[in-house]
This record gives sequence, structure tokens and C-alpha cells, in this order.
Amino acid sequence: MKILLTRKHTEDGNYISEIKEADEYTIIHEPIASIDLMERASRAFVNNFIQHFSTAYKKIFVLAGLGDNGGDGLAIARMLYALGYEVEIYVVNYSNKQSANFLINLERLKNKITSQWVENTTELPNFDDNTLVIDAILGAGLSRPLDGLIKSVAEKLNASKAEIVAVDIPTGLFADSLNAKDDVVINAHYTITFQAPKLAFVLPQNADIVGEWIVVDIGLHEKFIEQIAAKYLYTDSQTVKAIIKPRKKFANKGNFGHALMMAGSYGMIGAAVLSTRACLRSGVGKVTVYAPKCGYEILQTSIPEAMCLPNESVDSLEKLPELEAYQAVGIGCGIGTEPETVALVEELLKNIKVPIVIDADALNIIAADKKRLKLLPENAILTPHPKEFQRLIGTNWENDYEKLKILSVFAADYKCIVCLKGAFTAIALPDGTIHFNSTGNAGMAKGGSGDVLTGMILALLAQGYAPQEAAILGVYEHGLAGDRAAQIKSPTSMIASDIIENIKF
Ligand SMILES: NC(=O)C1=CN([C@@H]2O[C@H](COP(=O)(O)OP(=O)(O)OC[C@H]3O[C@@H](n4cnc5c(N)ncnc54)[C@H](OP(=O)(O)O)[C@@H]3O)[C@@H](O)[C@H]2O)[C@@H](O)CC1
Ligand SMILES: Nc1ncnc2c1ncn2[C@@H]1O[C@H](COP(=O)(O)OP(=O)(O)O)[C@@H](O)[C@H]1O
Ligand SMILES: [K+]
Repeated sequence: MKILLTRKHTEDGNYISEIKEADEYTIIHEPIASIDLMERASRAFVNNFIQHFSTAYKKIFVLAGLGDNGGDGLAIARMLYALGYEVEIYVVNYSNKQSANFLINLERLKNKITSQWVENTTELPNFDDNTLVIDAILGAGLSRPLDGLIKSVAEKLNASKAEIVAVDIPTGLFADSLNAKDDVVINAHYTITFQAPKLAFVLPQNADIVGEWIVVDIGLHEKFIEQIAAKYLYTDSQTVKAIIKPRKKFANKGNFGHALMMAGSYGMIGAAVLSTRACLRSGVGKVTVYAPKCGYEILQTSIPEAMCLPNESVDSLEKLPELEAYQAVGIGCGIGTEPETVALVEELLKNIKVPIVIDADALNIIAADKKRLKLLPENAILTPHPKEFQRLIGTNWENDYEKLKILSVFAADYKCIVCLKGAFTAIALPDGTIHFNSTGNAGMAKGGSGDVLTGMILALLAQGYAPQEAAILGVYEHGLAGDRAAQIKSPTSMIASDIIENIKF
């Protein structure tokens, strides 16, 4: 799914709104009247809303602005009222400019619900913990930080105990550009957004502003969306369906590749076990794990399906084995940073001729001497968590937008694929695009989860998936397995082994 921007910079130094353009294209080419598109958007909001909040639930205050977001708010209020919800409307009267669709929806309220016009926060009702506020003050049309009346309303709301549900975007939040630190933004608990995710929603710095969020389809014209060259994408089930190759009936294990997992050191053989087992659960034909001698019996006993190739050293990985037999190589999980392992990583990078996934200490080894970055083979997949990525670039970022810029430049400069892990893992490709993952949960924030991912991506590489497909698909399925594990064990109690047990391609 593409992430549509509200402020996409154009070559002449201005910016356009892809959302507005998609809106206008739909109005002309579907065709549909603008007010009917608003009705459709509001209906989509309501359909989702009623699944979460029953009529018995709390009193609903709709806070409406004067633009199209406010128009949505009025239409939503009318629809919820018709469904039996107890609704009150407060129009935040911050300007004398009202959109045409706002005015039509105001007219449509007549003889149904009255609206109260607010020019001062003292005219607002009491937002106690028994109220639900629908924030329809400003949406994608935000052009500057909040001030004056809207700012005071936002402050009052944020200080209250009311549950806040935002229409499209929480008021005051820029959809895809940076808010200043002291900007006041309504902190929503739940956001129902139209047509496409907004970039701001997948960035950790906005987590407490957007709350839980969901995209509802409002039927903007597919032909228009297809031709948008999106820089940011959001991996959903449709994306993944287009990537996955079915296993053919007469297939044999030779069709699914032989993977080499180089992992483990004394005290860290668990990382080798987890990554290798995850690799096996992800469709690979055969796996050999190259590990220090201390891991031999553990690996042979705990994963009988894998072959184990012990190296000479007892405690740590050293010396490059023959690579000819393998279709893909994974390195890094639990390998430590002993000098002989450092030498091994360098040797591997100089000699590798098949796709590779690089994780954990292998990344730290590369980061320790930046000249090693030049050894990265084209399309290598790197799977750093934020700390490891900071080590690779040798600096920190000021905010998440800057982080994305650095990430994108890094992937382009080194022609590699970087999976920057976390909630909404960001996968940067050499072509400059960034693909955010939609699956996963905080139960995965535990030691070993990353090892599982490395094994899964390795399996996909060995099966012949193109590296960018292996990264996008692997990260998605890893998160999905984590979501299944969380369902069964709960986010708090699940462990990395539960992720493996719930891998299901
Ligand atoms: N295609 C879609 O996705 C569809 C979208 N729809 C809905 O439309 C919404 C976008 O509507 P919109 O363009 O009218 O913008 P909205 O956010 O209501 O505000 C605009 C007004 O606010 C003003 N203003 C801006 N910043 C301000 C500030 N800080 N303080 C004060 N004023 C400020 C701005 O003034 P100006 O910048 O021109 O001075 C302008 O007058 C979108 O979020 C969705 O809900 C659906 O109905 C249908 C399909
Ligand atoms: N809050 C979260 N939401 C979704 N996924 C998460 C969250 N926290 C961590 N993860 C996922 O769990 C994995 C953790 O990997 P990593 O930090 O390398 O752990 P480790 O090195 O301990 O195995 C990553 O794939 C990451 O995307
Ligand atoms: K809003």
C-alpha cells in the first residue's frame, strides 16, 4: 500500500498534496460529487467506529473545525445520531472561512441535532472520563502549527480524561513533516484515517499522538494511485500476496536452496539455535549451521533437521568455510566480536558471491571500522536495530524524519537493503524507497526476536527470492508470527521460540 503525502516537494521548490490530487482526480473521473465523497469517507469512519464503540458507550462530543475535516465531523455526528448514539456537536469557530462541504453538512443537520459554536474554551463542555471526543477540527489541510482558539481547545482536551478518536489525523499533527517540539497537537487514543496511512503514523515519535490507528478505504481512484511514484510504502497482506511463490507439487528439497547460517559463540549458542530453527520453518530446503565447537552437541540435539559444521575454535567463529555449496549466507547472530571473528567477517564480505543477510555482531564489526562498509556486496540485507544502525552511521539523529533521510541515503550509497527494526520496521532499498512493516507487537521486544528474523530472511534468500522481496516478506511474516504468538501466550509472556512456533507461510 502506498503512503500518500500531503506535502510532497516538487522540483520548483513548492509542494503538492498527493491526497488532494487523488481526491480531485476521483471527483472528476469516477465521477463523484465532492460532497458525496465526503459522505463516503464519513460513512467509512462510522462503519469502523461502531465496531469499537457501542451506543451504550459514553457520551460523544464531536469537535468540528470549519474545513473539510470539520465537514466530515458534522456528517459523522449525523450518522452516529441516526444510529442511536448520544451526540453533541461543538463547532470550533476559529476563523470566518468555511468550506463548501462544511456548509452543506451544516445544513444537513437541521432539524436533527443542534450545534454549539465555540469561541472560547469556557464554552466547551466538561470532558470527564465518561466522554468520548471525536476530533474533527483539522485534518490533512493543516498548514501551520496550532495557535489561538484551536490550540487552547487542544490543550484542554489533552489535559482531560476523555477518550479521543481522531478523524483522519489528530488535529495539529503534520501528516508527513516535522512538528516543532513545542507544537501543541491533540493526543488521540484512536485514529481512523482515510485511504492511506500517513507517514507520521509509523514514526515512534508520534506514537502517543496517533494512538492506535486504522486505515479505512474511501474508494479514491485506483488508476491515479497506481501512477504515483511513492517513496514510502506500507507492507500489508496484499503486498505480501504478490510476492509469495507457491510450493509446486513435484518440488524436491533441491528446489528450495541450501542456506549457510554462521552463528553463535560461547554463551550465545541460543542465537544460533533460534536463527537456524526459524530458517527451517521458513521453507528452506536444507540448512547448515557453521558454529564454534562448543555449540556442536547443542545444535545437533536441539535441531536434528539442520546440519552442523563446527569450526576449529571452541568458543568463537573463525576461518571462512567453503561457500560453493550454498545459495545464501546469514551471519551475525550471537557471534561476538573476537579478533578471529572480525577477520572471518571481513573474509566473508570479500568472498561472498551469493545473497547475504547480516545481523547483530556482524554489523557491529562492520561499524567498528567504517572502511568495511565498502566491502558490502550489492543488495546485502542488513538487519540493525536502532542502536546498531547508529553505530553503522557513527552518529545519532535529531528526529524520526531525519532518521528516514539518513536511512534512505545509506541504502542508496552502499546499494544495500537496510531493515531498521522496531515497531513498523523500516526497510530501505537502494532505489530510495522505504517500506514500513505493518505486523508485529511489543511482545517481540525481547532477546532472540532479531535472531528469528535473520533465519527467516536467510531461508527466503536461499529459496531464490530477490533480496528486496526476502526482506519485505521476511519482516512481514516475522511480525505476523509474533502477532500469533502474542494471541496465544500474551505479549508479555511470549518468547522468541514462540515466534518460531508460529511462523506460518
Ligand atoms: N481525499 C481525502 O482523503 C478526503 C478527505 N476528506 C477530509 O478532508 C480533510 C482535509 O480537508 P481540508 O483540506 O479542508 O483541510 P482541513 O484539515 O479541514 O483544514 C483546512 C482549513 O484549516 C485552515 N488551517 C490549516 N491549518 C490551520 C491552523 N493551524 N490554524 C487554523 N486554521 C488552519 C486552512 O486554512 P488556510 O491554510 O487555507 O489558511 C483551511 O481553511 C481530510 O483530513 C479529511 O478529513 C474527506 O472528507 C473526503 C476525502
Ligand atoms: N514494539 C514493537 N513492535 C513490533 N515489533 C517489535 C517491537 N519491538 C521489537 N520488535 C521486533 O522484534 C525484533 C527485535 O530484534 P532485535 O532488537 O534485534 O532483538 P534481539 O537482538 O534481542 O534478537 C525486531 O524484528 C523488531 O522489529
Ligand atoms: K482531525
